[in-house]
Amino acid sequence: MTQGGVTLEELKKKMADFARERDWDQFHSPRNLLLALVGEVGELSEIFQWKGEVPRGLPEWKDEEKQHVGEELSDVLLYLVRLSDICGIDLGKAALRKLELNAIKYPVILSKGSSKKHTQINGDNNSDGGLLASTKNNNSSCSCSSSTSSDCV
Ligand SMILES: Nc1ccn([C@H]2C[C@H](O)[C@@H](COP(=O)(O)OP(=O)(O)OP(=O)(O)O)O2)c(=O)n1
Repeated sequence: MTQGGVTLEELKKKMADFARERDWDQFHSPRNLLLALVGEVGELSEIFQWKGEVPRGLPEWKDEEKQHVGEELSDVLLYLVRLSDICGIDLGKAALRKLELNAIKYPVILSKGSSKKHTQINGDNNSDGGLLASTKNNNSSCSCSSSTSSDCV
């Protein structure tokens, strides 16, 4: 990847090495990793708990507090990357696809300056005119009308 940057692929490999060296593959099941991920989200939330709204960039926070935020964010990311790997999901690819779906769901012209859920934009349940369902349902062998591929028969 670029100078100073890191790719999801690198993190995936490092997590796989970390687990293999410790003989921890046996513990890194989908369910265990999901629970660990949720636990770390809880630890991250704890830092912000009771502080009320805080400005972007956390300007008034001490260095050690910001470092703590970085550690908990990293735990969340690392477990997410590991969970995706163990589930056989290409996270980068899935996230790029999801961004495309989001853009269809929230067209700029309807969403600019509004935090409304897509089901409330336009006052109907299908602000994209069915485009999202057909994009999600891009399994050519599927002829059902569901918007989730898991419903395909
Ligand atoms: N079975 C495990 C245990 C830990 N880790 C890695 C991934 C996380 O980045 C980090 C989590 O370690 P801890 O469970 O010790 O959690 P914390 O680092 O948050 O420490 P603490 O809970 O003491 O704050 O270590 C892992 O991959 N698999």
